[in-house]
Amino acid sequence: MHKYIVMKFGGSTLSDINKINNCANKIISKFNDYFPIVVVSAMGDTTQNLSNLISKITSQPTSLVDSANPIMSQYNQHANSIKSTTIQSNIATDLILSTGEMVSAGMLSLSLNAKNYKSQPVCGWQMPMITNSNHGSAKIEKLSKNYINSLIQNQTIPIITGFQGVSPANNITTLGKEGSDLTAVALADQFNAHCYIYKSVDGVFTCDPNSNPGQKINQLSYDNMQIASEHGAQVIYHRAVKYAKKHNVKIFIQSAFTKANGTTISNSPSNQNIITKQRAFLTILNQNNPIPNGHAFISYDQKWCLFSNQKELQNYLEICDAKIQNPKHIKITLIHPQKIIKENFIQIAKKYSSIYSCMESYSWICVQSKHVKDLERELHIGFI
Ligand SMILES: Nc1ncnc2c1ncn2[C@@H]1O[C@H](COP(=O)(O)OP(=O)(O)O)[C@@H](O)[C@H]1O
Ligand SMILES: N[C@@H](CC(=O)OP(=O)(O)O)C(=O)O
Repeated sequence: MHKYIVMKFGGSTLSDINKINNCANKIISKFNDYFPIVVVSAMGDTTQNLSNLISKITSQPTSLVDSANPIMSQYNQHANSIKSTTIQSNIATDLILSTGEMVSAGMLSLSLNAKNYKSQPVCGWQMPMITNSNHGSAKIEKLSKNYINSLIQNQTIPIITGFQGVSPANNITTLGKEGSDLTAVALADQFNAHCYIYKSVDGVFTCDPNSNPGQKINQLSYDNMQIASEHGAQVIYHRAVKYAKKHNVKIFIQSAFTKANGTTISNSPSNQNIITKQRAFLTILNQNNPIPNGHAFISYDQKWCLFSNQKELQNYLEICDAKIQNPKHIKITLIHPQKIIKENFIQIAKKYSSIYSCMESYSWICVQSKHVKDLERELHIGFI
């Protein structure tokens, strides 16, 4: 039986006062069984807004870029130029970016105190969580338990700012976009606890549930989750999964708002794949789904076609006399002479989305503009 539970609340679960009170109730609901050690992210879009503010004063990119991600950074022109920013700008940037978590830690503490549960906000530097000086994607070097233990002994629930550490030079560092997950996993490791990550979604799905209907995955291996995170699934920070695997920390991804069981991430093998938006995404074409310029669409059950911009697609739809089958799905019969069989479609989908599953439910993939040329070539050379 574990004595502690680490509970991490993401930005979308803390975006207003009602939601903050809801998180406080969630913490209280665990209190009889475990002592909660809580990690918070910044309220709503706060970190992104801070990042936008920073970019108004400096032409250098801010450190809210996943430069620690080996895959995504290839696609991010900003990631490389970070190296050229001065150390002073990086220190200032991390100080600004880290403030969002302090507000939510304070607010959630106030909410618990108002409900007669003793609670106190704790900053990364207060624990302290010592990191290296790699501002923007700092690596945790040492996490001291003493300060948290002293609060626990006093029956005070610690609400710890995620994402935030302190360098040996005594400057605030940040752990990278979505870095609060890493704070939570590192604390779970230190306190021999399971790590609960609360989100606005019911768990990890076979594809982004806010873009396409997919199935919730009950059980995922660290490896499967890490691949999906590295390829752009936003559910959990890839470095948090790597850390959890190394230290054997069990992660539960659950909704902060429903009682759904969620997804367990552990070392049990799984072969479940997740579609991410790295190179391609599955799409249902409808009026609410704006189509970015230069994307290509292919369909296995019909024919394939490339459009260089949305207007071109719309013109095409008109020519095809697209019929709305139901409000969410426009069925299009393409008149393009080329046809692609399902097996080839799946092969391409696998290649372009890197990770693939539940293809049965979709008939379209959308390929990002920078990969359209490759796709076009392959459609001609490889399959047709
Ligand atoms: N495969 C996936 N499963 C679940 N959510 C996903 C997936 N891919 C992308 N997402 C997106 O990840 C987001 C993560 O949840 P959210 O609660 O918004 O994060 P945060 O922790 O920042 O508050 C959701 O908005 C969801 O649309
Ligand atoms: N607030 C930081 C850290 C973080 O982890 O956020 P979230 O848990 O909301 O993904 C960010 O936006 O990157």
